[in-house]
Amino acid sequence: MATRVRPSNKRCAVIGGSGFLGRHLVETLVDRGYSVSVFDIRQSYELPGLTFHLGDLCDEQALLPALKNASLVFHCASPAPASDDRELFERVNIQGTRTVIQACLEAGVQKLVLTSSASVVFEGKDIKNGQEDLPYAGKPIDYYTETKIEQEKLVLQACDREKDFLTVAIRPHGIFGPRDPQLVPILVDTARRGKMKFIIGDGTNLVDFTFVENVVHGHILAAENLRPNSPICGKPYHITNDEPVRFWDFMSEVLVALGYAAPRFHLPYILVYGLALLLWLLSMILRPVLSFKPTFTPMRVALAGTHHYYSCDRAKQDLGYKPVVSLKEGIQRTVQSYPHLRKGA
Ligand SMILES: NC(=O)c1ccc[n+]([C@@H]2O[C@H](COP(=O)([O-])OP(=O)(O)OC[C@H]3O[C@@H](n4cnc5c(N)ncnc54)[C@H](O)[C@@H]3O)[C@@H](O)[C@H]2O)c1
Ligand SMILES: CC(C)CCC[C@@H](C)[C@H]1CC[C@H]2C3=C(CC[C@]12C)[C@@]1(C)CC[C@H](O)[C@@H](C(=O)O)[C@@H]1CC3
Repeated sequence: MATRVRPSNKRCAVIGGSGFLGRHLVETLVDRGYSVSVFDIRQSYELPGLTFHLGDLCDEQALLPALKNASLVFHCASPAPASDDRELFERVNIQGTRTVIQACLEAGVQKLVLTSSASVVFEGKDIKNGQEDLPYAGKPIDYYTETKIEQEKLVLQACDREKDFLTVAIRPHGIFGPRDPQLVPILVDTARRGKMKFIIGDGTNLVDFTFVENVVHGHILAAENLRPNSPICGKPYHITNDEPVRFWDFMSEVLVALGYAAPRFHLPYILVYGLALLLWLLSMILRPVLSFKPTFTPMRVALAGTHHYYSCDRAKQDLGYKPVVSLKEGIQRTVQSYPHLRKGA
C-alpha cells in the first residue's frame, strides 16, 4: 500500500509567479530557504533551483504537478485590470479559483494564501482608514473588482480545519516597485502624451500606495501564521505601507524624479468622471467597428479623485506585520529601476 508523503512545510507553489508581485514573492521565498515551484501561463525569468510549470490555472490536470508535495500555495494570478474583459475575468478569477481550490484539496495542500485586493470594498466613493469589516462593494467599479470579490469569498469559505485545509486572503492596495508593469509605465505614457497636466479634484485626497516588498512580507507572515488554532483562518487582511499619501503628491513625486513636469491645473472631479463615463460607453458601443482604449477610464478617475486608504491594524495585531520599506525609500528604489522611462531616454 502506498504511504502518503507529508509535504514539507518549506515546499510551496506560487500560482502567477511570473507576474510583478509573484516574481518578487518567489525571489524572497527562495532567499528564505523555501523550495518553490512556479505555475503561470508564461515564463518571464529563470532562477537556479526554481521549477516552472506552464499552464492555465483553469486546467486542473495542468495544475496538479505544480502542487505535488507542496504544503503551501500562494495564488496571485489574475488577468490585468486594464483588459476589462468580463468573460476572461469570470473564467480565470472565479472558475479558475474554484479549480485552484479543488486541485489544492486533491494534492493534499494544507494552506492557501490568496492575493485579493483592498478594492473589493471600493465603490468609487471615499474610504478613510477602512477596516476589513467594511461590506463588499455592492456596485463594484469594474469587472476586475467584481470577480476579485467572488474569488475572495470562494477562498475564505473554503477554509476547513476538519479537512486540514486553511485559507487566508491578503488585500494589498496600489502596489508599486521595480518591474511594475502598470502604475509607473501608464503614468509615464500618459505624461509623454502630454495628458498629465491636470489634477482631478482639489488634489487633497489621500490614498495608499504599497511598496511591493511590504506586500511580499505580508503574504509570508500570513502563510507562516496560518495554523489550525490561529485567528487568521478564513479572514482577509489589509497590507499597506501604513503611510496614506495625497494621490497627486505621489504621482508628482514619481513624475518629477523621472524628469517630467508635475500636474498643475485643477479640473472638477464630477466633470472628468462624467467625461470618462461617456468615453467608456462610446468605446463599448463602437467596439464591433472601432477599437480604442481611453486613458482616463471611470475606474482610474475614481481612484485619482477620491480618498481610499485602509487600516492595517488587524495585520499588525494578528500577523505582527510592520512595513519593512518606507514610502520614501520605495519611491526612490522604484524610480531608479526605470532608467528607460526617464524623460529623453
Ligand atoms: N498591482 C496592484 O496594484 C495590485 C493591487 C492589489 C491586488 N493585486 C493582485 O495581485 C495579484 C498579482 O498582480 P500583479 O500586479 O503582479 O499582476 P501581473 O499581471 O504582473 O501578474 C499576474 C500573473 O498571473 C498570470 N496569469 C494570468 N492568468 C493566468 C492563468 N489563466 N493561468 C495562470 N497564470 C495566469 C499572468 O501571466 C501573470 O504572470 C493579482 O491577483 C492582483 O489582482 C494587485
Ligand atoms: C491616468 C492617471 C490619472 C493615473 C495613472 C496611474 C494609474 C494607472 C494608477 C493609479 C492608481 C493605480 C491602481 C491600480 C491600477 C493602476 C492605477 C489606476 C489598481 C486598480 C490595480 C488593481 C489593484 O487591485 C488595485 C488595488 O486595489 O490596489 C489598484 C488600485 C490603484
